[in-house]
Amino acid sequence: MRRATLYRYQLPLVPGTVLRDRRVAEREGLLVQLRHGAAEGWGEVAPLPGFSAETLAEAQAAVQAGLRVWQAGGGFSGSGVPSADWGLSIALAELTGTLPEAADFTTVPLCHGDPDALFARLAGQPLAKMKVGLYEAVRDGMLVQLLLEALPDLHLRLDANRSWTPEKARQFARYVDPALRARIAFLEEPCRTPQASRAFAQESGIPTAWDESAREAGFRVQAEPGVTALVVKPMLLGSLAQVQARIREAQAAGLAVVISSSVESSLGLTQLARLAAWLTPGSATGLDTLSLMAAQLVRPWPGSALPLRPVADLQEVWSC
Ligand SMILES: O=C(O)CCC(=O)C1=CC=C[C@@H](O)[C@@H]1C(=O)O
Ligand SMILES: [Mg+2]
Repeated sequence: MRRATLYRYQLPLVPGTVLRDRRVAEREGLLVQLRHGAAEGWGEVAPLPGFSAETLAEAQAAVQAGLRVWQAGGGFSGSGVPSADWGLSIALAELTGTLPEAADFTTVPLCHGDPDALFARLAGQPLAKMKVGLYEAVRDGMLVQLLLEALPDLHLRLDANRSWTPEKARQFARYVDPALRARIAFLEEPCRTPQASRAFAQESGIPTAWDESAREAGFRVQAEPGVTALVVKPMLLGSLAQVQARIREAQAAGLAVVISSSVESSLGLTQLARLAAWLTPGSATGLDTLSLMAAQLVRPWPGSALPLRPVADLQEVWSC
């Protein structure tokens, strides 16, 4: 007998959390629980406001339609709603044992805050990710220069979320010594258009990684000068099969693939750590977003001191 249950969650985010120019106070989503005989599988469905095209209500409707088909003995057929397809397909992969248990919990620290706190946090780290583009480009360039100069073992991943005009990007680069730029592993989406980002990468020697561009219609994974990596956020992309296909294409084109968070709960993040160990071994993940939350959900992330909310605390919203 097949059974499916949907739970709704709300997790407070630390005050001041900003996602694409907006302050966000809490993260909302659904957990899917599938049961078939003694087997169980979980998945998370949590469209990310400002990044996902669908609302949570639309995702819930798509998941329920998929679950009704599955419960009646059918297979998984994608709905085209990325968060619904990801959550349902990963729950099925867990149920059937397709998603291996082994996980890679070492992730690249995501850094915010004032420069002094950053120095203390990054001393001894080989690799860290820093947001740029939130303040003046010149300030970002000076901070990157300071960090790379002061911490000679540090490499950086940067992310501008498409904030810069070509001129702003040049202002940033002007403040980073050409000799230090080799320690910038990549800069995600420096400019407002992919064409401008490509041109900036070639002009500055700072490699680009695609994130937002990879979710646009017409995007093709390909080897191109100045582009070194592809960021994959499964919650924004779609089913496990779509995620696997995207990773395979990128690897075949010689791009590094970084499995990255869409600010999932600890349950979703631990599944992404398992996905990374399975499909992108050796590529450091971008999953350091649990510290934005006030609690963990159902499954703990190893080493996190945040309180864990058990299934019993969740609100059941639907079952079949
Ligand atoms: O990729 C990482 O290292 C962490 C996740 C991360 O940076 C992001 C997650 C979700 C939305 C954005 O704020 C941001 C990104 O743009 O990649
Ligand atoms: Mg990004």
